[in-house]
Amino acid sequence: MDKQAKLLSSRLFLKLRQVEVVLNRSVLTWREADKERKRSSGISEAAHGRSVQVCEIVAVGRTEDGDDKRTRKSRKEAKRHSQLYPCAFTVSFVMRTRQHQWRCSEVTFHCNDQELCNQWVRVTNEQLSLLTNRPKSLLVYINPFGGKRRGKRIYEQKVAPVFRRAGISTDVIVTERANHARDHLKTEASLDKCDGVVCVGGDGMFSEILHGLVSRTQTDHGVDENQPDAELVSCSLRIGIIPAGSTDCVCFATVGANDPVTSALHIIVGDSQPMDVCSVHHDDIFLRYSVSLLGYGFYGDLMTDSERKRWLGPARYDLSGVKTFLSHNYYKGTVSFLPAEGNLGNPKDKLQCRSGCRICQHKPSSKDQHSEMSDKKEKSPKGDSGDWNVIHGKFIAINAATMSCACPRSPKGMSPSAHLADGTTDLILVRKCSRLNFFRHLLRHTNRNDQFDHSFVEVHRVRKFRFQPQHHRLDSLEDLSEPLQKKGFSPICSAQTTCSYSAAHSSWTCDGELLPHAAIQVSVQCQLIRLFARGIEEQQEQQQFVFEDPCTLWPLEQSTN
Ligand SMILES: Nc1ncnc2c1ncn2[C@@H]1O[C@H](COP(=O)(O)OP(=O)(O)OP(=O)(O)O)[C@@H](O)[C@H]1O
Repeated sequence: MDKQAKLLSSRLFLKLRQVEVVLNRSVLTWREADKERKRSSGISEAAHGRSVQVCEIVAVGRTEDGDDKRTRKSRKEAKRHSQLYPCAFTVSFVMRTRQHQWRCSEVTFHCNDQELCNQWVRVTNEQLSLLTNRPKSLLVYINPFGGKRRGKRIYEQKVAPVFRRAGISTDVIVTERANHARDHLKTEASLDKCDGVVCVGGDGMFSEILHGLVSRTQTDHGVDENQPDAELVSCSLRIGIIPAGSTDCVCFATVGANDPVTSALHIIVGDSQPMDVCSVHHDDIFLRYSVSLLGYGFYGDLMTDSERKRWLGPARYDLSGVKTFLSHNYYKGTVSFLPAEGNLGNPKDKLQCRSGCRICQHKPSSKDQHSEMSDKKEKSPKGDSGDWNVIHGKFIAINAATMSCACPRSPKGMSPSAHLADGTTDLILVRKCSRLNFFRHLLRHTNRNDQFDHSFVEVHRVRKFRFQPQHHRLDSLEDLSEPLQKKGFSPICSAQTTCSYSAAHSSWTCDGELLPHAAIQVSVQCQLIRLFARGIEEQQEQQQFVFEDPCTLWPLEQSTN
């Protein structure tokens, strides 16, 4: 770290102890002033100093009498002390606790010079005002019915007070119906007055905000979303997610925790995590956007069944999961995909996407991507099929994971090395196999074993793909040689029985919503949106922070506790 000039340096009091407090452009530090006493008492110096990065300071302000929280035991002493040093200011800052969770911590410094106190508040605030990535005004949508119906309470009790402390103004809308937030964002919301949109709810609510914001951006720029090859315009506003649903996968994958206060703090410090979005079309009709999982076959059937059991609450997913697994259906169709050439990673490389991910930073520019597509089109006389890989087969599941899809239940996720912002999606094809083998594959989503290390599973990192189910067509001779057993009106082919006609098809689940068409085209829109997040931080980053003081090197304990 470069040596930086001190902006301020003073001896102040912290809980009756004199501390030397230093502010430079990037760090605020304090340590006990009486170093000699510490050395002789054998107490490590590191235990008596702290540093906070300026970019992780939430707010600073003068402390009025009684604001300083103390224990009853120390109150008397504190009273005497505050008579001696009546002026005080409080710094609120991010403190990392366990498992990627953040808390807002506070430290109050005392002195007997009002002017000095004001100077500290003024200069620190000046540094904060230089952080232009921080939002000042937010548009907040709360789904009062998401998850355990605690969205409103979570926002009011845990999030609004921290926003207030950070001086963020908010315009709060409690939704009155499904798609209220999406429609409001699409047409009515005055977005030029805000610096970001906050979603309080689960993945379904996030999807509403995503659709509203992306559609609004395309409308404002005259882009037709129905054109599968249209280059979509990235959204300028960031989205913050306050997790308050029964599934909060997007929040978990981008922050590492499902915790409202942590998310609020990521919003306050103005984090920015770009994210890829898949656009899904059927012919020239736009269907939906997806940021996490597009699933056909197993997951499509599971979601279809669970929709019928909504009354069961979150338990419906377990029940439908077991039922779908026992049905053991497979589907015939053709998958075509455009591999992500030039991408630095691959789905099996075990390089997980983390904060500051090297692979996501190396994203192809839209110009490069565009010329890559044009090249391929030129090579192929019939449209762009020449460089596409084409696979015909019988699939138990076809999944496209645009992020790892990690969640507390599946800590590594559907595709552990998928990246948030590299312009690709991981296409996972699970071919027809025995029930036991499929069970083994599913089990690997919950443990450390490689879920792609099965002969019936293949995975490709792709920029685009298409799926065409096999409809009402006479099967190949090979299939006709199998016993002919028509399943009446049942829409599903089972692996136990064999159909002569594969009229059957599954449905696609697109981030938890069912699509009305089985034949789809999917195109990854590189870094179309940005979230108020920074990706999952490496654990060791959180443990210790050694920084270079303007004068000397202090191995200080960071704001981790
Ligand atoms: N006021 C409202 N009334 C009814 N539905 C709403 C309302 N506001 C939003 N929704 C819808 O509720 C759905 C579920 O919301 P959300 O994702 O917040 O909670 P969830 O419990 O995680 O969802 P799921 O039940 O899908 O797991 C969303 O698809 C959203 O469109």
